Amino acid sequence: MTAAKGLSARSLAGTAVFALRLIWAADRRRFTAILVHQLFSAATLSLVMLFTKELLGGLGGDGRADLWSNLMPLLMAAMVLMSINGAFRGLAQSWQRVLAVKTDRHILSLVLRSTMKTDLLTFEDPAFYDRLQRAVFASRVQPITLVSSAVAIIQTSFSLIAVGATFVAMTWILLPLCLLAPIPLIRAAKQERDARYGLNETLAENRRVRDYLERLLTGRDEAKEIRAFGIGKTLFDRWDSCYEKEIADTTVVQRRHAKRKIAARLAGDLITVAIIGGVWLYVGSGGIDVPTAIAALLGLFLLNTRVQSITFLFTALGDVLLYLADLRLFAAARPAEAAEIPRRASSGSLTARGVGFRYPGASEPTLRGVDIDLPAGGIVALVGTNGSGKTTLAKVLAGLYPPSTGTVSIDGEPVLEPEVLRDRAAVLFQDFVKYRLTVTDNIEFGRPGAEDPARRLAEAARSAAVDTIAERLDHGYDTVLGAEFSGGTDLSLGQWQRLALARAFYRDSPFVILDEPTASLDAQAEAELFDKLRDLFEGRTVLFVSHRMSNVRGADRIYTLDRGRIVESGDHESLLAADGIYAKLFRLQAAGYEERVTTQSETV
Ligand SMILES: Nc1ncnc2c1ncn2[C@@H]1O[C@H](COP(=O)(O)OP(=O)(O)OP(=O)(O)O)[C@@H](O)[C@H]1O
Repeated sequence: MTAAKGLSARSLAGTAVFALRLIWAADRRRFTAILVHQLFSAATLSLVMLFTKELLGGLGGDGRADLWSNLMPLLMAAMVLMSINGAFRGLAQSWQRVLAVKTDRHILSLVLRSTMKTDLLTFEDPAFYDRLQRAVFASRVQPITLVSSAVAIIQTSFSLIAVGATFVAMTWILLPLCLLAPIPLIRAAKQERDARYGLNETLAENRRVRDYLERLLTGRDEAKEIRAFGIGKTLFDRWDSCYEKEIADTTVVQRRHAKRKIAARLAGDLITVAIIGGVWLYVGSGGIDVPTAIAALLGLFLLNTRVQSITFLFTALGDVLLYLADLRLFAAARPAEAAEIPRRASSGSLTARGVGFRYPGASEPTLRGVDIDLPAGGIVALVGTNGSGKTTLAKVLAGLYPPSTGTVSIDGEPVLEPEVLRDRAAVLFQDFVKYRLTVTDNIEFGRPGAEDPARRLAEAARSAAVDTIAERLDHGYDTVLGAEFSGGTDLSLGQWQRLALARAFYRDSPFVILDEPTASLDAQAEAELFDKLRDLFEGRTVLFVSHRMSNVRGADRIYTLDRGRIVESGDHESLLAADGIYAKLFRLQAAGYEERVTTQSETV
């Protein structure tokens, strides 16, 4: 769902209120101070008009005493207000800047909080990325414009009211005429706002590709492969053509708009000339006196310059409001904060019955009618060819994806809240995250806020053999693992994998799901881990995914997944005897090893 191009006046108004609330929530004190300052400015404007009228009236009349007695208090009041106004202007600018930063933080935290609450499945939806991108854009670029435009618009509104009230006090008949002049410019600004939003919508995908290419070209991890394959220029050319498209589309929209703006400007000026003519005639017919007419025209001039100066801000604010409408949708679409996780006895068995799963937008389900039993304290292996659905099933069992059909149960009790599964499971992903933070952070992220973190950290590090890695680092567990940060360093892929494993140990949960936990480990480390798996995870229920059949043979039970279905299960011996997919995969790998060993011994 997107904020429609032609956002209705009602929802635009709702978003404007939302915007003001955001600023208000960011910093009430400064916002109020800025409002008071704008009130002063508007009052000063009003007094200048009254002063002009009185001055002219006094000069034209015959009583100088009247001039003094009427003019002086007004002059003094105007001077006092102008002085206060001047003194506060500098302050108001600094308030405005601080307010912009605070609004920035407030809006971005809204986006981040909403994103944090978003379930993993939603991340598979491209429409979500579009929404997220627009919401992030709203939060990144817009707050400063939001604050300055809102302030300018409030200022103009106050001026309008002040000048309007002064008009009414002098001669009400000129008021509608005065309101007519800025209409063409405001209309043109609205058209530009819609055109720009439309343009941003069309270019969203193009920008995402461009951003991705920028990340590739500047990323540290990608730098080696880009150089090794020499694809820098290819990627750069693609990035450049994305920009070419953006420039071409922007030029078309801006050209069209420039013509509209010139026409609107001429129309506005024509109306102003007509108003001057009207006032002239009105004075001629004796409707108003000359001082009132001059003061009114001065007011018209003051108002016009303000309105003209804010039409560009109005366009910008229009943009902001449209993006904020996206932010509003994005923030509103998130589910409420997860409820307290009901505590139950730990450990136990984990079972899946008739579990099916389909990715959003996919034509075929990835999992179909999966039945799987992880007995309490047992070690279960999941095997299958690439793309058979192993990782997907692991994510369903870990409570990261809700099954489309079927149920997952703990100790025979169906789990209705995925948070329960997430809380009970420690998952080591195939593509685990390398946190470019300290060694301690990388391990303690396994369970933030856990009790006795020092003991847990030491045990987890020992179990995953990270202690020997940390000892060799300059700052031990406090070493930052990011060569791009000062004092930082990097680890080998296998060392990173051990660190991710330590994170799983640190979590200390009843269910452990390991997706290819040794893919980057050397043969010795891998053998050690699988030899000790039972001891290391004693009392835990373990599911591990592996392509290395030699690791799998020791599992209590092995399941073979094929195109989303469990096609066989049993222990190593029974599966070999069944002579199915498992037996075929096992013999293929075993033959590969025997052949290599034979060739090597012949060579020797
Ligand atoms: N986000 C996604 N959207 C649509 N389809 C997906 C998505 N992620 C995975 N798939 C599809 O689901 C199927 C199973 O993927 P999965 O990663 O679970 O396989 P796997 O058995 O773990 O494979 P591998 O052994 O290569 O790790 C694949 O056909 C894949 O294309």
